[in-house]
Amino acid sequence: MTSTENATAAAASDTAPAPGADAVVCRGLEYSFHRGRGKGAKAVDGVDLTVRTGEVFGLLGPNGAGKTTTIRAITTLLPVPSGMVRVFGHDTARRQMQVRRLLGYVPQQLSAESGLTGRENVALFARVFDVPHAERAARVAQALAAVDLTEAADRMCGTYSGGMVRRLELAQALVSAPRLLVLDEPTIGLDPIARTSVWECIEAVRRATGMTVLVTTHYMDEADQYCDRIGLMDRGKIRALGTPAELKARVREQAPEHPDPTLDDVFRHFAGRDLARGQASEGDFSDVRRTRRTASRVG
Ligand SMILES: Nc1ncnc2c1ncn2[C@@H]1O[C@H](COP(=O)(O)OP(=O)(O)OP(=O)(O)O)[C@@H](O)[C@H]1O
Repeated sequence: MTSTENATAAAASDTAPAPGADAVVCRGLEYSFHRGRGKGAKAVDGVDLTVRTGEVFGLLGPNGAGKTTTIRAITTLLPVPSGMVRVFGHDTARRQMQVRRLLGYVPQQLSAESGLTGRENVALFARVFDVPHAERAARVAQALAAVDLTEAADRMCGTYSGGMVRRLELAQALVSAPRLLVLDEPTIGLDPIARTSVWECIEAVRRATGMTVLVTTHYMDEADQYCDRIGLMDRGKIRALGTPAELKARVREQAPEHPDPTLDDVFRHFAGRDLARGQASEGDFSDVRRTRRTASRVG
């Protein structure tokens, strides 16, 4: 092997998932936002969870539950002051760059630029994520095709509907061929048809690539239909974890007054309160921007 081949092989093994490793492991994860001089309340309070390789895992909970803070720690965007997070066996505190190379992340905040075309937006991400120059055009076209935006690829993104913007953001995250796709409320504010089209894209990509998906949502029906396993989160803690069927079975056992529980009943049972539902409308680019403005405080 030449020294260049050695270096390339070393870099590849450096970012390769450890054999048999789970996609994400969090143990005792805590995070507090400082308020004034003192420490604020814990946004994340001792979270233990495992996302298995190849599954769609949903972190489900109401606004303020701590979902975004948890995934920002997993994606290395927040430090882990207490506890441990591993992504494919790599400790996020010590191997930040290796972890980042394995991830695609779609934040709640708008990440598409309205003054660029869809193709230009995805090409920008391909450059940022160091997709080799010779492969870039093909990989951008592939990512756009995966989210059904080939025809609209050369239109300004500012003319896209809300659902198309979300699918474009998926393409931006997919262009680097990540092993773990992390999506923060990917369907918030969309109508049911647009929500379904976003989920169909996620499903199709997962089937084609075997990639692991970690998604936050507060839509029970989506979690029930599309997630293999769910972590119910409330007030910084995971209140219950399992497949939708397992969680419902536990409620049936523990609360016989619910012989046929929905996930809403499951949440109420484990968290002791209702999960508020979000607003739904298809909207346009500026609606998406407005909907996600609440999340900008996290940035
Ligand atoms: N930058 C910040 N500064 C101070 N407090 C914050 C900040 N970001 C989040 N928080 C607080 O941390 C807690 C958890 O917020 P987080 O955004 O993780 O919840 P969430 O479940 O993702 O809800 P949402 O869907 O509304 O973002 C909330 O009480 C929130 O107000």
